[in-house]
Amino acid sequence: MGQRFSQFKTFPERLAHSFQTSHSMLCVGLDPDISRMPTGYGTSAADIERFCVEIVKATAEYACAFKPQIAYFAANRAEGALENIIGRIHELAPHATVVLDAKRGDIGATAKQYAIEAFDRFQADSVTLSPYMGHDSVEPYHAYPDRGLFILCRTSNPGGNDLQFLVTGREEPIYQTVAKLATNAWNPHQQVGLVVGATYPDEIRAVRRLAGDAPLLVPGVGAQGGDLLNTVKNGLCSQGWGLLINSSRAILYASSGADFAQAAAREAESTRAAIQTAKDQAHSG
Ligand SMILES: O=C(O)c1cc(=O)[nH]c(=O)n1[C@@H]1O[C@H](COP(=O)(O)O)[C@@H](O)[C@H]1O
Repeated sequence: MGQRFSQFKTFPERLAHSFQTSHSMLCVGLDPDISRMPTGYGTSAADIERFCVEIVKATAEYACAFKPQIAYFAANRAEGALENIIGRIHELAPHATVVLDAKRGDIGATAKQYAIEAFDRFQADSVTLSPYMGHDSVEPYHAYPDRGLFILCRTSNPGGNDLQFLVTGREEPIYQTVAKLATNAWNPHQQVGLVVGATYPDEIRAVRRLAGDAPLLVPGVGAQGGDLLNTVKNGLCSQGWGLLINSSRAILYASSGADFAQAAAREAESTRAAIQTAKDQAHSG
């Protein structure tokens, strides 16, 4: 981010710029799986970088955000490629918010290092975090008040039920306690958003009620079969935005042939259009 968004002092301002410039709530996920590289690409860090940059070029005009998932890079000794890719996103899609999907969470001293990793090393605009270790595991990120923190709340996977639905002493499921704590007590700079899966649109409604206009990162459309229409209906903020709707595999692997970038562009364009249609329906109904 650095110079790039220096006119914006807060994360909500930066995100509003991404939404308004792109006219999109689509977040393109960068999850480069080396077993699914397209024709003409090997599995080296250089190949991963080249593949992701082609996807960024092809989809930039349809996306408000890009979300690289760090495990796909670290597993293949490609963190350097990830740094380069984020640098290229800043050049090729200067409007786009970069979400580093790292799902970090640790004691304060270690969290401080994770914050340096996300924001100084990788120059991400925002990062995903686990709430499990509580307020002091989030505090070190407040040293970067203009960056976003997306805290796992109601995740898209079936196992999310194991813990997130347990009823707390406040007589509500844990995910609702997370939504309240994260967007209030853990949020002195209004930089906190929540992760809520498109596979659970009823919970998106509940979270939106509890979280005011906080941005929601919503994975689970596309490959996980989430419900786009109800996600949008239930999740829009009072400004009519507020959702980063992520799709990774459905876009990245729309084709495994030499036309993968064109196929990715078509998939991104149609996902953005489907989001817009859902938004229009939400406003009319
Ligand atoms: O934090 C996330 O991004 C995340 C949270 C969640 O609840 N579910 C979820 O799928 N994700 C991530 O979102 C992406 C979903 O990828 P696709 O299912 O291929 O669109 C992956 O990078 C997941 O790690």
